[in-house]
Amino acid sequence: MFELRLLCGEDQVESVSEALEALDALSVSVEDADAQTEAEQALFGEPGLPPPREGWQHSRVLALFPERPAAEEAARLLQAQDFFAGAQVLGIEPVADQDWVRLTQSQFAPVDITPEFWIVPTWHEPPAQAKQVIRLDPGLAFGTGTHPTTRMCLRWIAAHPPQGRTVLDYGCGSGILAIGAAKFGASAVDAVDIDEAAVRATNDNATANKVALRKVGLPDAAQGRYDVVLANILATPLKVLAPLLCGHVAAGGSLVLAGILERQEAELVQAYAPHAKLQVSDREDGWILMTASL
Ligand SMILES: C[S@@+](CC[C@H](N)C(=O)[O-])C[C@H]1O[C@@H](n2cnc3c(N)ncnc32)[C@H](O)[C@@H]1O
Repeated sequence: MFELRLLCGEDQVESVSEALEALDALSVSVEDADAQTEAEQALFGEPGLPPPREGWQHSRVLALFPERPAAEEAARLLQAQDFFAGAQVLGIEPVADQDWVRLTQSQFAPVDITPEFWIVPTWHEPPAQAKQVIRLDPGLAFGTGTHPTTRMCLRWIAAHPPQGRTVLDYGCGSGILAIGAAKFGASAVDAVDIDEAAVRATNDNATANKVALRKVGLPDAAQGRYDVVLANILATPLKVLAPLLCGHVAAGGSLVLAGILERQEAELVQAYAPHAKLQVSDREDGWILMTASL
C-alpha cells in the first residue's frame, strides 16, 4: 500500500478528507501536525461540555491507496481544487506490510488489579496466579483495566467484595466494573450509560464473561436504591450528578467515585457535602478514588 501525506489548515480538513474518500482512498486519518510542539491543542473537553476547538490549526491528512499511481492521481486532482489552496502534498510513501492484528494485540497484555485478580484479553491465557479473571478486549467503550480510575474502582471491589449486595455501575463504559461486581458475588447488578455503544459493549462483555447483569441500559434504567453505587465518570459530571447518585445509595450503602484528579478533591467534597461525606480512599498517577458511607 501507499500513503499519500498532506498538510492542511483547519478549514480544509473536511473537504480534503471527503475528496480522498471519493477518490477511493482505502482509509483516511487525520493527525495534529503540531503534536509534541508548543502549538499542540487539546480538542476534547469533558463529556457534556462543548469541545474547546472543532479541529487542529494544522492537520496531517494521511490516505492509503493500494497502488502508487492511484495515490499520485489523487494528489494531482486535489492540487487542482480551489479548496486545496494553501495546503501541501508532503509526499507518497510505501507502507510496509505488517500483521496489524498481531501488532494491535501485542499492545494489550493482561493487567493485574491485585495479585489474584486480572483483566485478560481473549488472545492471552490467564496467568497461573489469577483466581478471578475478567475477559475483555479493547473496544469502542472505555474500560480495559489499564486506566488508573478503572483500576482503583476494581481494587475497591476486590477489597470490599459486594457478596450478596446490590450494585449500580453508573457510567458503565465496557461494563468492566459491573462485571467485576458480579464476579465478586453481588446479588444483582445494574449498569447504565448515556452512550448506546457502551450499553451494547456492556451486554456483550457480560455475556462473554458468563455473568448475568440485571438491567443494562440508559441512565433511566437505574431505579431505586443500591448497596453500592460505583461511578467512574469525570469531576464535572460527578458534581452535577451528586444528588442523583446519592439518591441511589441505600442506607448503610457505599458510594464509590472515580475520574477525579488530585487537585479536584476539595470541589468534590463540597459538591457532595449536602448528601455525603466524601473522603479519598485510594490514589494512582494523579487520580483519586473518593468514597462515602451513607
Ligand atoms: C471513564 S468511562 C468509565 C467506564 C467504566 N465504568 C470504567 O470504570 O472503566 C465513563 C463512562 O461514563 C459515561 N458517562 C459520562 N457522563 C455520563 C452521565 N451523565 N450519565 C451516565 N453515563 C455517563 C461515558 O459514556 C463513559 O462510558
